[in-house]
Amino acid sequence: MEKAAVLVAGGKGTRMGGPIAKQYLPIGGKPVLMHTLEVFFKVDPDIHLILVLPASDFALWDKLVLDHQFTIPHHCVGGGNSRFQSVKNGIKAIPFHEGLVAIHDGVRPFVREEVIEESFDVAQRTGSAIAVISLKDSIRKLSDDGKSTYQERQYFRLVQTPQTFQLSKIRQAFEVTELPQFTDDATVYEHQGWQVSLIPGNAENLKLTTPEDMAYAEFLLSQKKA
Ligand SMILES: Nc1ccn([C@@H]2O[C@H](COP(=O)(O)OP(=O)(O)OP(=O)(O)O)[C@@H](O)[C@H]2O)c(=O)n1
Ligand SMILES: C[C@](O)(CO)[C@H](O)COP(=O)(O)O
Repeated sequence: MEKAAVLVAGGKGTRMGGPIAKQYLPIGGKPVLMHTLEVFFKVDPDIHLILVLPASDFALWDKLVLDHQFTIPHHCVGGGNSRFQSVKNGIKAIPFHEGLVAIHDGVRPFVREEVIEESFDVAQRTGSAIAVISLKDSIRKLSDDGKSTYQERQYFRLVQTPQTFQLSKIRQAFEVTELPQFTDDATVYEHQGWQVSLIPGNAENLKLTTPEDMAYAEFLLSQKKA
């Protein structure tokens, strides 16, 4: 079965701030995206890796690849104005029709290899596999009148990536008009009336979003190497 991974990194990193977008910031001296590409390559050196970047960053990325002597084969594709559009561009660039695709945020470099492997296994059997984790904190639901109510946290999950799919199904799913609820790929898939399969993600697989996440990322990397 052919496998692809679409790593989306077409965003601006507004919440992180700073002059360089978060996907290129170094952790352990190496850009975030290189760590993410390495995990997928370790899982399967034959995987077809698609990296979605703002087209205006291609030259920057080429320079980083040279500077870091980065040799993992990958194909760069221009992103869109939203994550949905970037994923769509990435999926279009996959050079085969039948197979599986893991869609993953480029800014989640701490995804575990076992999570990726399980996502491919489950997606092959069921059509989809969405990495999720349980909540550790209590949660409350806010209402417009300023009140809040207790919620039973066992009925909720935090959604991560990878979100892995049979390629023919996710290609069909992305042939729709973008809707506000499409914050991830699972929502696009289930818009077709198909149910998604959930798999356990890993707690360290955070989405690097705000400046304090970078210090935590350095810590996670040091733990990984120890
Ligand atoms: N037009 C976009 C927007 C987002 N992404 C990617 O989707 C992932 C999750 O998005 P998020 O963390 O929100 O990234 P940004 O949009 O870059 O961040 P911000 O919202 O703070 O600007 C990131 O890897 C981001 O690069 C993308 O490929 N194309
Ligand atoms: C896809 C995602 O990372 C799953 O948690 C998330 O939905 C992206 O949301 P963002 O607000 O665009 O970061």
